[in-house]
Amino acid sequence: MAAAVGEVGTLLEFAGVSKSYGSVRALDGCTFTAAPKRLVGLLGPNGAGKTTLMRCLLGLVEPDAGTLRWRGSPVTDEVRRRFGYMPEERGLYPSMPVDEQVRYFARLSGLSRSAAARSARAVTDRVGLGPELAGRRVEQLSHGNQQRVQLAVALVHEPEVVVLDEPFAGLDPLGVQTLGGVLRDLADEGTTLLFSSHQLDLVQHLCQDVVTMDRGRVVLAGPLEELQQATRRRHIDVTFGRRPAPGWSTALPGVAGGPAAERRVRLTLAADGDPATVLRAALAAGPVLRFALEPPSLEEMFREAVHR
Ligand SMILES: Nc1ncnc2c1ncn2[C@@H]1O[C@H](COP(=O)(O)OP(=O)(O)OP(=O)(O)O)[C@@H](O)[C@H]1O
Repeated sequence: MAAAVGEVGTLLEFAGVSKSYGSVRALDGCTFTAAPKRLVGLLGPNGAGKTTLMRCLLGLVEPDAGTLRWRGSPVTDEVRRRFGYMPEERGLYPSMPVDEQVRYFARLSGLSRSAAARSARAVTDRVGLGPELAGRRVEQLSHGNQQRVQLAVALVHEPEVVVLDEPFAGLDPLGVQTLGGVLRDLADEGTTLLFSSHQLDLVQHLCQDVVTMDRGRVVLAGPLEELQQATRRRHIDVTFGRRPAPGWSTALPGVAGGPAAERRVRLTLAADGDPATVLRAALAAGPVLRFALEPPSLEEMFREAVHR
C-alpha cells in the first residue's frame, strides 16, 4: 500500500516490517512509503504500533522482519545521522538552559562548535523561542515551550527526515499553529516528515498523506484526497432555519443516518444516492439555510478503517 506520491529514489519505504514483544505482535507486516515535501500523519488507536514503527526507523528497536529504505538504500546508522526524532516523552536535561541544551545536542550530532552555535540560534528562533526564553532553564518553561525545545533539538542538525511522536499533544491553539507552520515550511523545503497524532481534524487540515494503523497493521494509507474519493461515499450536511418535518429523509433511496427532525443533520449518501433528490426533499421539509455535499472526514474514514 503506497502512502504517498513520489519517485522511488526519493522515498522513505517500509516493506513488511514486523516486530513482536513476546506474544504481542506490535507490528505485523507494515508496508507504506513517505515522500519528501508532503506531511504524513501516522494514525491509530492506543497500542496500534505507531511508536514501535517510529522506533524501528530510528534504530531504537530492531524489527524481526522486513526492510526500511531511504532513497532506495537500506536505513543504516550512517543514514540515520540525517534523521531527526522528537520523542513523545521528554529527553531533555531539566536544569540546562535552553540555548546551551540545543547547542549540546548539535555538537552531539557532529557539528563544529561554531556551526552548532549558529544552527542552535537559528533553530530556537524558528520554533519561536526568542532570546528571553533561550536563556532559561528547561524546567522553568511551560509544557508547550518545552515541546518547542524538544523540536529545536530534533531539528538542529538540519535532518532530511523528521519523525515526531505526538508533537501536538498538550499544545494550545497558538502552539499548534506555530508547530504546524514549522512542519509545513520544513516540508516545503524538501524534508520528509512523519508524525503521529490522535488529533484527526488537525491531521486532516495539515497532512497530504495519512498512514492508519490498527493492531500492528497498516489498514488505510495514501494521499488523503485519493482516499476520500475512493470511498465513493459522500455526506450531506443540511441546516434548516427551523425544525423540519419529522422523518423527511428516512424514505430517500441511498440515504442513511441523522435524527431527521433536527435542525442540523449529517446524512450519509451511498454511491448510487442522488444529492438532487435529497435537496428537493429538504426544501419540501423546511427552510434550508445550508446544504453541502462533503467527502467523508478523516475521522469517519478512521472509524471505518479501525472498526470502532
Ligand atoms: N517495550 C515493550 N515491551 C512489551 N510490549 C511493548 C513494548 N513496547 C510496545 N509494546 C506493545 O506493543 C503494542 C504497540 O505499542 P506502541 O507503543 O507502538 O503503540 P502506539 O500506537 O504508539 O500507542 P499509543 O497511541 O498509545 O502511544 C502495544 O500492545 C504495546 O503494549
